This record gives sequence, C-alpha cells and structure tokens, in this order.
Amino acid sequence: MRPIEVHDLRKAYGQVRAVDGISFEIDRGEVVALLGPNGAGKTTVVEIIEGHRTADSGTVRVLGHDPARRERALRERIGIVLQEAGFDEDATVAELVRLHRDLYPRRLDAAAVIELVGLTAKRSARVRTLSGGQRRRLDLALGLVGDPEVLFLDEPTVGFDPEARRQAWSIVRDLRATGTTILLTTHYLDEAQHLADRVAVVVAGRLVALGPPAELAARGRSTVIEFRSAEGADVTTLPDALGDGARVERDGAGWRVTTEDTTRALHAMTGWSIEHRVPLDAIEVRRPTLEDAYLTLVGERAVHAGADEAVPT
Ligand SMILES: Nc1ncnc2c1ncn2[C@@H]1O[C@H](COP(=O)(O)OP(=O)(O)OP(=O)(O)O)[C@@H](O)[C@H]1O
Repeated sequence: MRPIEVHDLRKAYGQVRAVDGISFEIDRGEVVALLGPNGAGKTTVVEIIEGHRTADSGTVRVLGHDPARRERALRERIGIVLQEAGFDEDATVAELVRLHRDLYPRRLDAAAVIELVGLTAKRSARVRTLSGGQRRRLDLALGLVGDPEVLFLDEPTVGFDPEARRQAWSIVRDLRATGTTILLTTHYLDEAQHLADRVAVVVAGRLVALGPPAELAARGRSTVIEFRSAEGADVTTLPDALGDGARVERDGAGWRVTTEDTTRALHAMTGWSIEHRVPLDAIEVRRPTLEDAYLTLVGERAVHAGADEAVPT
C-alpha cells in the first residue's frame, strides 16, 4: 500500500468536468508537484484527497483510509498547509502553534517548529501584526507541528522572499528525507524542479504528464534557440523561413524557437536574418527546461481542447 493512491477520479460541477479520470500513486517519502494552468482541476483533486470535497466517482486512499469519511484516525496523520488559512488574529504565534500541536497525538516541539520556519523573533507577536510572508511561514508551522506522515502544501512559497523560499525548500527536503510523503501544488516551475521527485501536469481535468522533472524536460529531442531583436524588428516572416519543423514564440523582449533539427533551424535563421537585416542578438542555443516542456504540453493541450482559457501561468 502506498500513502496516496488515486484511481480514475472524476468530479463535475454542472457542465464543467473539473476532474476527468485522474489516476496516480505517491510513494512514502516522495514529493510530487501538481502543475497546471488556472482552472485545470488541481485544487479539486487535492481537496478530494484531503477529504474536503467529495468525488463523483473513482477511489482515493490516503494511508489506507478513504478521506471522504473524514476519520479522526486519518486526520491525525496528515498535515495540510493552505493558503490564507483563517487564524485567531489576537493569538500569538507561539500560542497558535501550541494550540495546534495539542490536536495531534504525534507532536513536534513547538519552539523547534517555530525556529524551523524562521519565526523565532516573532514568537510573541500577535497574528494580526504579521506580514504576508510571515503568515505563510506560520501556515507551514501549523502544518508541520503534528509530525504528519502525509503533507499537503498549497502553493507553499507564494509571497515568500527569496531567502524564505530557499528555507522552505530546505524544510521540504528534510521532511522528505525523514519519510514524509508530500503532495504540493505550485505555479513556480523552478520550485517543482527543485523539490519534486515527480511532477504531475494537469490540463482540463486530465493528467497529461507524470514523471521526474528532468525526464519531462528531456522529453522529445527538441532544442530551444532564443534571441532578441531590435525594437520594431519584423519577425513575421521567420516562421515561414523555418518551415513546419520549428515553433516560433514571443518570449518577453525576445523570441523563442523550438526545433528538433537544430542545424537546419540555425541555418534557416541566419539566412533569414541576413536577408531581412534583422540581427539575432544574444542568440542562445540550449536544452529545454521543465518550463519549456510544461509550456509546450499546456499549449498543445489547449489547442487540442480548443480551450482558449487554458493559458499557462
Ligand atoms: N465549487 C465549485 N463550483 C463550480 N465550479 C467549480 C468549483 N470549484 C472549481 N470549479 C471549476 O472547476 C474547474 C477546476 O477548478 P480548480 O479550482 O480545481 O482548478 P485549479 O487547477 O486549482 O486552478 P488554480 O490554479 O486557478 O487554483 C474550474 O473550471 C473551476 O471554475
């Protein structure tokens, strides 16, 4: 038995098939990141696994229990770190952590957890005086203090400064090392790349990819060629010059070409550049990252589904 088992999960809201047949399992001590555009169905999947929503069909087991039954015996063994959990604003950080700790049979030391999330200096501060990032650290402390076997993290580092982010990542890695099973949602692909043993990409209620980040990034044999061009340069004829074997996309101040035939693409691009007098400034040829793979996956699915709302985030 694995700590999390999900089989053919389905959930519709009226006509919207929010979750449309999703299956996956997570091993003990494994970190899985759920990725997907806004409205893809991630929250619905996670909340069904947490026992906060009920599925229309399919089976879910968390530590062998059906979470829909909301048994105390299960709740005591899982930790949930939500965004914007409601707190008693007048309580202090230390009071809240201790109160929370008392709900669990397996407990960590409250002061140690406060230290772990970097809130020791704020331990006597009232919740209402905390900054946004400090509240999120408190969320994390409350999720950890019951020493959970399975931990759910909902966009755990939104609003964190870069140092706090690194600190949160290191906490997650330490937890994994002690055998905690972690399911997290994130829109930060670098976070998924750093933390996740496997990423699960959900688009329009379906799982379109599941695997280690490096494996997903290396899927296919494509290469990414990036360049900048002067303000107002006309790049409209470049796709024709490249033909069907390459994709051209705007990327911030520059352009990104994705191709499986690097030599041919570079040849076509330099020829086009000279002919049209558009210099390929800061040209760079690189292996695709998880972000490239994700954008390709989400872009393809959006085209297939005809869903113009499936915009990558
Ligand atoms: N309570 C609800 N009632 C009706 N429709 C809902 C409800 N909850 C979610 N939906 C719809 O189900 C789909 C999936 O929503 P969900 O919140 O699971 O997506 P998500 O991947 O978590 O999105 P985000 O990244 O924006 O948080 C969306 O089309 C959403 O509008």
